[in-house]
Amino acid sequence: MLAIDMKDVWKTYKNGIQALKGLNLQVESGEIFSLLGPNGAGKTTTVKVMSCILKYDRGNVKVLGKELPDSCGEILREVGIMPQEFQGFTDLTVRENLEYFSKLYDKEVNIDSLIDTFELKKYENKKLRELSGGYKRRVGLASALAGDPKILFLDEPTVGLDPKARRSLWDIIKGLKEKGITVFLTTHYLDEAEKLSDTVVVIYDGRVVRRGKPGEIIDEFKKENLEDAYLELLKNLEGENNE
Ligand SMILES: Nc1ncnc2c1ncn2[C@@H]1O[C@H](COP(=O)(O)OP(=O)(O)OP(=O)(O)O)[C@@H](O)[C@H]1O
Repeated sequence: MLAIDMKDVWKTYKNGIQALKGLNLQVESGEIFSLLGPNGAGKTTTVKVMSCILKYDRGNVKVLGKELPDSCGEILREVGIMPQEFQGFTDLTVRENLEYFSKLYDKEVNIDSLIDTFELKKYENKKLRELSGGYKRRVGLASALAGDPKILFLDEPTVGLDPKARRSLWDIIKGLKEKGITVFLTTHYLDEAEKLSDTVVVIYDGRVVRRGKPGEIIDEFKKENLEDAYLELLKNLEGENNE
């Protein structure tokens, strides 16, 4: 079953910039999916459209089988979003933040189990502003899960984390997949996309230019890793654009 199905989606901002130009994108339920592309390719716009934050002009978007924007009310209860700059409520404790987010969704979520999963026990009564960046990220991810979502959107989840914190967040993300949650990542870290993703899509100038398993894209460009394959793909596209 498809968790997300976008067909021929177009979006032009008020300033005239065409951010999406007939985007087609399918995400299978229960997979870890990474959306890649250079700055300005349209990744954030895509995520905003599929998470009901932004209206699109043309095309068709279905999330969990329901058409947007008509089903946005319903869909918003089924998705969790961790924005790049998660702040939370800095004067509330970790536990209070999680309680607040779970109440927002009006779902019965076991806060203790979230605190355990994210190894936050030591910090549960500390105010968010007292935490390091890495632990704030953990709270961000835990907050996005406080509504027991079927789909989780993670925008650059590991920016600024030390290598150990990154790895531990990767393990948490893999654990979410095992629980059946569809994880949609945007990242500029190609090693992260390579290690975590079942499917990778590259967008460029508002359109999908590659889709596949990380290994398939690496093989296509006869490279050792996804980053080298991705850079080769971009080089080819930039060459085509300059012709
Ligand atoms: N609110 C906005 N108003 C006008 N133009 C916008 C707006 N948001 C994005 N754009 C433009 O739309 C295009 C796509 O932007 P978007 O933020 O979706 O790209 P991105 O792939 O997420 O980039 P990055 O990797 O830098 O975050 C860019 O040309 C950007 O300047």
